Amino acid sequence: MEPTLEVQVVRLDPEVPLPSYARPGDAGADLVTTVDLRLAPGERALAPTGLALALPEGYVALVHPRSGLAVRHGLSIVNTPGTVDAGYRGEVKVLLINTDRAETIELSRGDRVAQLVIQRVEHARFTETDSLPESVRGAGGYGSTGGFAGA
Ligand SMILES: O=c1ccn([C@H]2C[C@H](O)[C@@H](COP(=O)(O)OP(=O)(O)OP(=O)(O)O)O2)c(=O)[nH]1
Ligand SMILES: [Mg+2]
Repeated sequence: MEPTLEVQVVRLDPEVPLPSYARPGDAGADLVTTVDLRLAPGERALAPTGLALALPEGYVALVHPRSGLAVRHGLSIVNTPGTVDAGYRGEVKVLLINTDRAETIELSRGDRVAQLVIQRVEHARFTETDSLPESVRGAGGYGSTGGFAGA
């Protein structure tokens, strides 16, 4: 897939590669940690990525976990997906958490720990009203449609 958006990146750590898509058509560009990390079960840590971005207005970068590390080691992200605002110029960081009950996770500088998904966003004009238009769902939620096969 040809890139359709230019995003300026500053490498705060000159050894860190620019974010890159591992395969054509991938939604997420991988991010690395610039520090070694040791996460005990249940422990969290803010991993620096060595990158700062200037997203164009009207876009957001979402910091998603990588499923391989999640399934193999239980590595996740506390605030998944993390939100990188278009106006943010600081270092992008990843709030990692070890969800495994027993095993410590060891990560090395340069390991790919998350992926950045860039999306367009709308800014809503929130207009107050006394009543909302009817819908089929109405106020039903939280399992209101039943289990599988609609049971
Ligand atoms: O996973 C993340 C989440 C956030 N950020 C940075 C970019 C984002 O623009 C800023 C603020 O994030 P957020 O709005 O989620 O945090 P907040 O707790 O609402 O802080 P603030 O009051 O600064 O908005 O922190 C990251 O680098 N990684
Ligand atoms: Mg905020």
